[in-house]
Amino acid sequence: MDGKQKAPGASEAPKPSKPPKPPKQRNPIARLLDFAGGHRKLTVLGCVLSGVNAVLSIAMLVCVWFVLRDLVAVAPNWALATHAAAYGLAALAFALAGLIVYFAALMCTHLAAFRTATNMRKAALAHLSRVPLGYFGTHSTGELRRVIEGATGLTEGVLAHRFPDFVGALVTPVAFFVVMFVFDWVLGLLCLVPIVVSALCMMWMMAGGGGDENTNMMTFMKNYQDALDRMNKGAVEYVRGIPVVKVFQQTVRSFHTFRDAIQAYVDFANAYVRLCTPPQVAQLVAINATFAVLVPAGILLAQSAGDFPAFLSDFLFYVVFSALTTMMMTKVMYASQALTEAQDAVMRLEGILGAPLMHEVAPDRAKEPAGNSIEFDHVSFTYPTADAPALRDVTLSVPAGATVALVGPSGGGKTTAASLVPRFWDVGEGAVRIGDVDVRDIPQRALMERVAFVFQNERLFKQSIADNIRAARPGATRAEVEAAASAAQCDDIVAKLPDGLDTVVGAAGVHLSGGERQRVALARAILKDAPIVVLDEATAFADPENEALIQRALAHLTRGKTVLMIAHRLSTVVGADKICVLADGRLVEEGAHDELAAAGGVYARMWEDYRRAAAWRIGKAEGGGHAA
Ligand SMILES: Nc1ncnc2c1ncn2[C@@H]1O[C@H](COP(=O)(O)OP(=O)(O)OP(=O)(O)O)[C@@H](O)[C@H]1O
Repeated sequence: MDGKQKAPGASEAPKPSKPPKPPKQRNPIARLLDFAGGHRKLTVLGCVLSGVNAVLSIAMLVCVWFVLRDLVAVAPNWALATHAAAYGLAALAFALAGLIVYFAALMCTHLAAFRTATNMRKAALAHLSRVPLGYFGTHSTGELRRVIEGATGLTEGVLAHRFPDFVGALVTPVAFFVVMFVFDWVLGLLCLVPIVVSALCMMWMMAGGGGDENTNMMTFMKNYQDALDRMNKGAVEYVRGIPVVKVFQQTVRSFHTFRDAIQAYVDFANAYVRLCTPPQVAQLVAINATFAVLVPAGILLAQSAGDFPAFLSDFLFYVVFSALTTMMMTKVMYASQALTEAQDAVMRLEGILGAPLMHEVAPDRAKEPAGNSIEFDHVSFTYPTADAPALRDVTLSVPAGATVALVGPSGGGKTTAASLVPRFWDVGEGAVRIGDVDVRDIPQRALMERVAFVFQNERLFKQSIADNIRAARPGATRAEVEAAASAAQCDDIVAKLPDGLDTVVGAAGVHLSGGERQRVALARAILKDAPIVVLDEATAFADPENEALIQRALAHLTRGKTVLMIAHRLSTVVGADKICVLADGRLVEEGAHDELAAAGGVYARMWEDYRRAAAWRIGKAEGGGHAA
């Protein structure tokens, strides 16, 4: 048992796949567009069209200005303004064309955004379907859902709206300045000053005020999102723990993690405001200072202007339309923020996509188990998030058709050992074999068909009881489902429900107790009729009536099967073919009950404690509270 020899066959067994090497840091937009696939072109087209729309809008404004200039030049003899009508029509045509082009741009970006978000969801779900089942024990479904929904929701917003708006907002000032320089380069240059100052302020903001690597906006956003996540998790824990808080008359302050998470979030939010305020204020002041630059300059230039009415109409054009650039620069600022958020969302999604995959054997290397025995061969295992191994060099065997019980102190490694058989996790060292074949060499589907497992707190779907049972074998007939329910002692549950087996679990007023849920889960396992059963015997907390029913259901489920059972109460293991005692991740004893009870080791002490506890209960019942 203590020998440290290399497990036979372990060298051939493929190692679980390692997380992929972190890819070279790429532009977040490029990473987003990777998910767009063939629809990437639509995003590009949408952005180009948004840019075209910006140019058309400027052309329309220029035409409007031409109309005004013509009218001012001939005032009050309007009839002399011969070009005004043509410019007016041109303005209308540009406006219409702009509308159509913008509509087409949004169509393209929306189509691409929906497709990208769908592909992101698909990629995440496809990846999650291939990670080891144990991954879901350490990553709650709520957390995963939040990351996926958050990332895809943000992506939709960014690609459908912010991205084309960003391009349009960038093209507008550029086109505008071209026009301004063509008409009057001095005024054009003056309009450019606040824009350049504003752009510099924006760069200052993105660099986190100081440009330091640790305070740049991206790092800051990540830390901020982490703080938000911690606070959300703390809130969920708090809500879950409200009954305990109430019973023990505690306050929110007793939830240190939640309180600390809130404090950390507040600190980050304050730091965020402190970090962004100076550059943002400077940026807004600069962008709105166009008039402060233009008006004094206009007064100076007016004095040297030959044709004052012509100068005035030109000047008005610059004053009125430079406000448009201000608006566009503000849009650019908000769009950049959205891009930073999207980048963070993509990084979080990539966190899921980077989770190590469970290795699936290649079809040509797949092997068929020769029988239904289970063997642990020098197995060691450490949880991905833990430092110390949960199992150390464990070697044990369950012959085909035998029942082996895993017992031992809490935290000894029983659940971990059981979860390696259906490959919730893959071993770190050694091998788990079924019918002499490494479980990693058995195709996942074949393994799942061979092993049924029932763990504590089995979840039921919000479906009818019949469908919950049928989940084990979707092709099962109604009669087979009824027989499984009956064998799992579910008759009393079915009888009291309004629609019998067709009652939807979790629907209004339909709640099953823990023991009842476990019996439905057992019916599911009975229907599956797999030759190997791995189960967590969890009747410890059931009431006596439920316990008797569960024991009967278990007897039915395990008849003629190879059984690896985690036993919490020693009364259930007395009849097992073999008892394996796990303590601190090691197999410390194994043998039949009588042997171990007489050996004076860990099991003998546990058995003695168990007998004393049972006797105490009887004594208390009969003797008014005295230990027997
Ligand atoms: N998901 C996990 N991540 C990290 N460590 C874990 C995880 N699950 C269990 N462990 C650790 O692995 C060790 C073995 O735990 P395991 O649940 O297998 O013990 P157990 O014998 O089944 O305990 P119990 O009888 O209380 O259910 C413990 O130290 C536990 O803290």
